[in-house]
Amino acid sequence: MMIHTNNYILNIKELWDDVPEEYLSHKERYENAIKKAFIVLKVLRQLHTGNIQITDHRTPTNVYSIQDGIFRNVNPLLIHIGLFWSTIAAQASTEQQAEWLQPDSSMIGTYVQTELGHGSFIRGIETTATYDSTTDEFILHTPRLSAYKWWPGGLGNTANACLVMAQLYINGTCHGLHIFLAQIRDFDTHKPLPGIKVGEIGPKMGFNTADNGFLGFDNHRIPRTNMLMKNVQVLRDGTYVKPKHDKLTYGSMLLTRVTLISDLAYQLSKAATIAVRYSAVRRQSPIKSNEPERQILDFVSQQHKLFITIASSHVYRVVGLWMWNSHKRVTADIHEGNMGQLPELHALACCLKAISSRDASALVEQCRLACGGHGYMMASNLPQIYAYTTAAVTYEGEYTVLLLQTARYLVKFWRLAAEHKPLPQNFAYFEDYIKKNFEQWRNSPEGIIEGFKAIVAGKTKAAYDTLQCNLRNGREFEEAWNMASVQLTNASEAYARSLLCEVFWKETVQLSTKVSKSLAIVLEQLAELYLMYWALEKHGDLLLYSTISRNDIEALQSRYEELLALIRPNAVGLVDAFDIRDEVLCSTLGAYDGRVYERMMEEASKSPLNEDVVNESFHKYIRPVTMKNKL
Ligand SMILES: CCCCCCCCCCCCCCCCCCCCCCCCCC(=O)SCCNC(=O)CCNC(=O)[C@H](O)C(C)(C)COP(=O)(O)OP(=O)(O)OC[C@H]1O[C@@H](n2cnc3c(N)ncnc32)[C@H](O)[C@@H]1OP(=O)(O)O
Ligand SMILES: Cc1cc2nc3c(=O)[nH]c(=O)nc-3n(C[C@H](O)[C@H](O)[C@H](O)COP(=O)(O)OP(=O)(O)OC[C@H]3O[C@@H](n4cnc5c(N)ncnc54)[C@H](O)[C@@H]3O)c2cc1C
Repeated sequence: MMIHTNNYILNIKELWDDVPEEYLSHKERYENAIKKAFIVLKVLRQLHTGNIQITDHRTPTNVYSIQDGIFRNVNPLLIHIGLFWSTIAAQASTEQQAEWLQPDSSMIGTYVQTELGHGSFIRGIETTATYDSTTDEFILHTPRLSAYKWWPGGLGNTANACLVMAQLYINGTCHGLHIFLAQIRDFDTHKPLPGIKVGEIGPKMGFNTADNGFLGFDNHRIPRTNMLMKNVQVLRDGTYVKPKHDKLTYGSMLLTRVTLISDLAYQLSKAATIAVRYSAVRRQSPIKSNEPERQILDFVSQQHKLFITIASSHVYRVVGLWMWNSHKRVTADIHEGNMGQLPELHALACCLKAISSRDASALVEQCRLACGGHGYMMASNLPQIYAYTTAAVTYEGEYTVLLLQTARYLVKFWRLAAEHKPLPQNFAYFEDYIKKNFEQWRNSPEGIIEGFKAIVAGKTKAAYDTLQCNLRNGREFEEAWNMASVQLTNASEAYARSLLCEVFWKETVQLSTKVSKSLAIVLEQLAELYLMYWALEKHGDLLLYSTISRNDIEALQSRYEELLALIRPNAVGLVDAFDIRDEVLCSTLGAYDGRVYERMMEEASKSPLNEDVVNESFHKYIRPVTMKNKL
């Protein structure tokens, strides 16, 4: 069957709510979401098997973005589709993949790593998988309360199988963390298997339809062949065959960190669409007293809040794709046995995931604030986008923890520079900084990129010097590192910003040669705006570490304000170009037709509190008090 993705999915009536989700109970929300999840899964399976084919130019990404509107919250199968299958595809042997990756598989899975007691420090995970050579099985066990798995999406009620991260023991020797496939519920009755304690963890700030769960194992046995064995093996006699790199087991986290950058770009484009369209409709006070009230988008301070959100969405889209291509390249190398590029990819993914999630949540919140009181309404959809986005600062590697991973990488190169050893080309600027080969400041995108590199060098140097000073004062390395950790994270943050600026500018300049002249001008304005915005935000750092002067900063400020004025006429066009349908945007403030007040009133009329003219609570609680007072 040939389908048009949008029309096909939008016409499935059961996918769209009559009652807004906010009015449902926790349980009803889940049940509503799971009903929809399986309708969507069926469509995805049909796409996969070729039973249906997309006739429009879009890809599965389109299905992904449409589902954002269908669920408003989160698809309970997000981890099943996004992490469970991809981990099997990346970490299971060819034979295991042939057995498990069947399109009609009964398995609904999740990725089970975090425990009550440990999330960031995964070496501290306490769940054990002990090999029993007499039966050729692993015994999965939860030794204590802190070892209970806690958080995995879809684990609470939906999943009947999972990939478990556990400490592998063979003949009393611990070989560290490995991934195991375990069935946890009966495929037919869905009852937990003997030795499995599983449930849902309760309401959260967002992700409330994701049925995040807990899980404990009581000496639960699985076949030896259920350990994911592409990179590492346990043989029948208990022989342990080591992986080529001991962090290959962490590959799913790396991949998800990379894909998240694009997801966050998409969340930013939704928030920008809502806030910019609303700002074009909303009028509040004249600018000159004798004029009519102006669109709030005409206030330059409003443009300052919003245009950076549009630009950042483009940044993360471009950088997300750039990282995706790097990931593909490095994975191909790893298949050939070459691990050389893995540390760099990990370092980039860590700081870019950290900064993209932090930027995205701050900018979504900025968009909400830019919509005044109406942005606070759930019907604006901005609170839900914020709750979804801010979770990404924590999951898949907490912000600070990831920045500290990148800092290890920076410090290594600084050490080489300090010892005058050869550096890779992309860190040659460390040497320039040490030799005080400072370029004369240029108030241009290229100049700003150089300036940001000087900040990275200056901050890495400061952190490194502190580290060395702590060591000289007799501290052990780990303690010295902890004492320098604020400066180390600052250096990583600066590194991420310099990468974002450089990649975005270079890719935009390249893209500009391939599109119409008028489009190229707008794209370059957006890229320049991004660089100017951050140069002004970080002008203190630029003063400290580059050759910028006060006059240069004033000139940057003027150019920035000029760019706001240049972008203003295209602002609505730019968010329309994100091409997000009303059904996906789910916002009274951001719909394409601009009927903001009408939609707000229509949504308010859905409130159950408007069902009765006089709510029964009046008779029960209010009247007895107010009437008594009157007497
Ligand atoms: C969907 C529909 C689709 C439709 C289809 C269409 C699709 C189309 C899609 C299109 C749109 C896109 C949509 C996408 C949607 C996605 C949405 C997803 C939502 C997700 C929802 C939520 C998911 C949430 C899931 C989770 O949250 S799951 C849990 C995550 N948990 C963490 O992330 C723990 C963090 N902690 C650590 O990662 C470790 O703990 C620790 C800190 C590294 C220390 O690790 P440790 O072992 O202690 O290491 P150290 O000893 O410190 O050594 C450190 C040494 O190792 C090295 N190294 C550490 N790592 C690694 C590594 N990887 N690789 C290489 N090396 C590494 C390091 O360079 C250092 O090297 P050195 O400097 O020594 O040379
Ligand atoms: C919505 C959501 C969905 C999730 N889904 C899943 C899932 O599907 N599967 C799964 O396995 N897990 C999942 N998680 C868990 C998630 O991966 C962890 O919460 C995350 O990795 C952070 O770990 P933590 O909660 O233990 O935080 P902690 O590590 O306890 O962090 C608390 C604080 O301590 C600081 N800190 C910790 N270690 C250090 C350090 N070494 N140096 C400096 N500071 C440090 C952190 O910066 C932070 O400020 C999910 C979490 C959320 C919120």
